[in-house]
Amino acid sequence: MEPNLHEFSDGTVLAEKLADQVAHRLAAAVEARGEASLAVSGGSTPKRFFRAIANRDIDWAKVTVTLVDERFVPADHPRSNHLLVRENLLQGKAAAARFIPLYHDRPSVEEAARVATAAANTITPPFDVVILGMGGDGHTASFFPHGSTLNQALDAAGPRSVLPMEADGAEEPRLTFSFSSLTDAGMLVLHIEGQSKKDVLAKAQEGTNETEMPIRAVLHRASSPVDIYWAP
Ligand SMILES: O=C1O[C@H](COP(=O)(O)O)[C@@H](O)[C@H](O)[C@H]1O
Repeated sequence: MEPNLHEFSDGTVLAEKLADQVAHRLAAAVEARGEASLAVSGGSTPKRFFRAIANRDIDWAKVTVTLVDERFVPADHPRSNHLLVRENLLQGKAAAARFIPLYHDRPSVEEAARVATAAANTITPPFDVVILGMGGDGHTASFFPHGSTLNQALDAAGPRSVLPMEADGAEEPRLTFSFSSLTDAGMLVLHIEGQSKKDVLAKAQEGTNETEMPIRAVLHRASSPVDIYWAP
C-alpha cells in the first residue's frame, strides 16, 4: 500500500490540519466506544501540533495519551518526551486526558520496559491514532539503525509491547513501542518537516534495507495506510 502524501505551505498550517483530522478521529472513537487513544512522538517536530490539538473540543477525559517512544530519563529531564507532552499537549482542554508514560524509575531500561508494557496493556488495542516522526538517520519511534533490539522491535508477528533500545545514534537508552503495537492504528501518520527529511524519505522509499533505515518497515509493511504530513 503506497503512503498518501499531504503537503502544506508551512508547519503552522500543517499543525492545524493535522489537529483537525486527529480531533475528528478521537471524537468519533469516543462516540463509538466511550474511549479513544492517541500515541505521539517526541523530538522537535510535533510541538506545534501538540499546541494545536490541546484546545480542540473533545471529551479529553475519555482519551488516553501515550508516547510511541521515550528516552530513559526522568520526566523532568530536558530530553524527556514526557516533559514535551506535558508542557505542550496536556494543557488547556487536553489536561483532562489520561497519560500513560513509558519511563519508569527502575535500575535498568529493560525493567522499565517491562513495567511500561504492563501499563500499556491497559489501553485497548489498536491505537485510534499514532503520530510517528522520523530522524535524519531514518529512525522512527526508537527503531534506530542497527539498534540493539531492532529485529525484535520490527517483528510484525511480535507481541504488543514496549521494548528497550540502545543504539549509536541515540544519546541515551530508549523505550519504544513495538512495530506491531503501532502500525495497525486507526489513523497512522508520519509527520515530518523540512527538505532534508523529504530527501531522507525519498531515499527510504527507494530501498529495502530496514536495518539501515528502519522507517522503511513502516513505509513498506504497516498494516494500516500511512498518511505522510509534510511542510517545508
Ligand atoms: O528521537 C526522536 O526523534 C524522532 C524525530 O525527532 P525530530 O526532533 O527530528 O522531530 C522522533 O520521532 C522520536 O519520537 C524521538 O524520540
